[in-house]
Amino acid sequence: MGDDPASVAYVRGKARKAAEVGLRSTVHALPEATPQAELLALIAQLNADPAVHGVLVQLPLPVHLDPQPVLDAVLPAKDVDGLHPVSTGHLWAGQPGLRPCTPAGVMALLAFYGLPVAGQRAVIVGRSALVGRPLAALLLNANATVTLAHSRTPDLGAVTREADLLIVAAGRAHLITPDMVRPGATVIDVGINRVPDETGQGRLTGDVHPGVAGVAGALTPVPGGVGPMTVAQLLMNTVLAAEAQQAQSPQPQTPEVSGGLLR
Ligand SMILES: NC(=O)C1=CN([C@@H]2O[C@H](COP(=O)(O)OP(=O)(O)OC[C@H]3O[C@@H](n4cnc5c(N)ncnc54)[C@H](OP(=O)(O)O)[C@@H]3O)[C@@H](O)[C@H]2O)C=CC1
Ligand SMILES: Nc1nc(=O)c2c([nH]1)NC[C@@H]1CN(c3ccc(C(=O)N[C@@H](CCC(=O)O)C(=O)O)cc3)C=[N+]21
Repeated sequence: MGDDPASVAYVRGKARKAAEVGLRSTVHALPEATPQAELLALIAQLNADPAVHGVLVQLPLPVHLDPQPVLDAVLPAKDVDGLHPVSTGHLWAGQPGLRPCTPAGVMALLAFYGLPVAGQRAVIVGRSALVGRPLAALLLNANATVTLAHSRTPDLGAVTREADLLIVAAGRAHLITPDMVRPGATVIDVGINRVPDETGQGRLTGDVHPGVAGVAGALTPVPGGVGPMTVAQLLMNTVLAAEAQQAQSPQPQTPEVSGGLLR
């Protein structure tokens, strides 16, 4: 529902990639004014459909809808977004389960490039249920020392300069400037912001100022960084959920630490 630019980018990317790998996907585009009961009825119908192995409710929802009961309505076995409280509980307890796609994608990216996590000082800017919080749990499970910063953090730069591993998910274009980054640090830019450009269409840019490339040891681009990893992890979660449903095993066996994609 709605036309949030990051959400639109996600819907486009995953429909394309699902088709590419041979997963069937259906977009249910609901009018802005759809009542909550109607949305819940659709989720119940998808929960009950044996041909559907994964259900993802795009966020943000329009303001008249309360997101928590909607996310809670998704059958935990089909929770490929990893946002159901059952999935959250598994994550924080360090148990196998479906992991939120963006945090899991960040972990897979770090593993792929051989960037260390255990023993590193990780600072996350942003504490949303979608990115910051679950990423804190994954990094903690992987033995990083984790700090969560947010809009009420005084002197953000003093906190981010402590980081060996800096992950930014604030939704503020170019919030992180070169002076806020320790030389050689690994910087992961999760932000997807649409900013005005010459074409009038607007272009996508991250939460990290381009000048940080001159300071960081490694920096992910936007677009072409965490976004595609999120899509890849969603496909991975869908396969894991389908396998678990077909085996009628109670629990998808997600590999930990690597984030899932590499094993
Ligand atoms: N690449 C990808 O795959 C994905 C990208 N995104 C993008 O990542 C960004 C974050 O998304 P999401 O977590 O959903 O966003 P939310 O708006 O839900 O959360 C933003 C977080 O950043 C904090 N924040 C905002 N401004 C500042 C600031 N000036 N200084 C410090 N902290 C700040 C907020 O603090 P507080 O809690 O105090 O309000 C909040 O915790 C967005 O750009 C989004 O589009 C999101 C999901 C996936
Ligand atoms: N329930 C829910 N789960 C989410 O995980 C979720 C969500 N709602 N709402 C929106 C945000 C944002 N998000 C993106 C994922 C991938 C790209 C992506 O693939 N971006 C590409 C393509 C950009 C382009 O279109 O040019 C890139 O960055 O290179 C973008 C954004 C997931 N989110």
